[in-house]
Amino acid sequence: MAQSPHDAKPNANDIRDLFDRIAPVYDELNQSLSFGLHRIWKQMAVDWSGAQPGMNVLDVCCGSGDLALLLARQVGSQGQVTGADFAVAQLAIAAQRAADKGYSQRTQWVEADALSLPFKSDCYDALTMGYGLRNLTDIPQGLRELHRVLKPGAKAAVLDFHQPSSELAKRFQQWYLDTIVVPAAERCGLTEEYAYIGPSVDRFPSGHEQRHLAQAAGFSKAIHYPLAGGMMGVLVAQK
Ligand SMILES: C/C(=C\Cc1cc(O)c2ccccc2c1O)CCC[C@H](C)CCC[C@H](C)CCCC(C)C
Ligand SMILES: C[S@@+](CC[C@H](N)C(=O)[O-])C[C@H]1O[C@@H](n2cnc3c(N)ncnc32)[C@H](O)[C@@H]1O
Repeated sequence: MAQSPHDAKPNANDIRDLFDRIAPVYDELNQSLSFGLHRIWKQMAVDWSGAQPGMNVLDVCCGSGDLALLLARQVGSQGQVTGADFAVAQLAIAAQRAADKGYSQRTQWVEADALSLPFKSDCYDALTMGYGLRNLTDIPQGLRELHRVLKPGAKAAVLDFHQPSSELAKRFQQWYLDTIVVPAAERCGLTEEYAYIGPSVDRFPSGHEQRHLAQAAGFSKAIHYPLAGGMMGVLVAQK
C-alpha cells in the first residue's frame, strides 16, 4: 500500500474509539463489501476452532458478535459462549443480536482488553478471534493471552486479512480497498476509519510469521490457511 497519513500506528484508545464509531454500519458494510463472503470465512474459522456441542468457548475481539453467534449455534443450548471486546457500542449490538436469536441464555458479553483477558487460565475448550489480532497494539501479548485461557490441547482459530503472496492478488486487494471500500465508507462519513485497513494489513505479520509468533507464545502446533486467494487467512493454533 502507498504510504499516507493513515499509516501512523494508532494506539488502543484510537482503535477502540474507531470501532465504537463504526458500530452502527459495521455489519452492513462488511456484508455488502464482501458480497456476504465474510460469513463463509467466519464459519470456516469456527469449524477450525474445534468448537463442539456443550463446550465452553470464547470469541476474542467479538465486535458485533458474528463469530460468537456462530459459536452459539455450534455449542448449542448446553454450551456457553463468551464474547469479549473493549468497544462497548459493538458489544451492545452483539447482545441485541443474541437476544434476537434467542441465544441470551448461552452467551455473555464482557468488556475486556484482549491484551489482559479477565478470565482464568486453562478455561476454554476452543476460541475464535475474527479480524482482531491485526488490530492489537501488541500481537505477541495477544497470542500469549489466547494461549493462557485455552485448556491444554484446545485450539484458537484466528481469522484476519492477509497480504497475498501473488503480486496480482496484492494489487487487486489494494485496488479494492482504495477504490471500493474507502469510497463506500466515505458515503457514511467514515473515510478515515476504513482507510486504516490498508496500512494495517501492510503491517500485519504473514501467515508464516504468525505461525512462529504462535509457537513463541507457547502453542505446540500452528497452521495458517490462506483464504480468498490469500487476501484473508486463518491461523489455527493448538495449546
Ligand atoms: C469482515 C471483514 C472485515 C472486518 C473489518 C476489519 C477491520 O480491521 C476494520 C478496520 C476498520 C474499519 C473496518 C474494518 C472491518 O470491517 C472483511 C470483509 C469486509 C471488508 C471491508 C471487504 C474487503 C474485502 C477484500 C479486501 C477483497 C474481497 C474481494 C471479494 C471479491 C469480495
Ligand atoms: C474488525 S472488528 C472484528 C469484530 C468481529 N470479530 C468480526 O469478525 O466481525 C475488531 C474488533 O476488535 C476489537 N478490539 C481491537 N483491539 C482490542 C483489544 N485490545 N481488546 C479488545 N477488543 C479489541 C475492536 O473493538 C473491534 O470490535
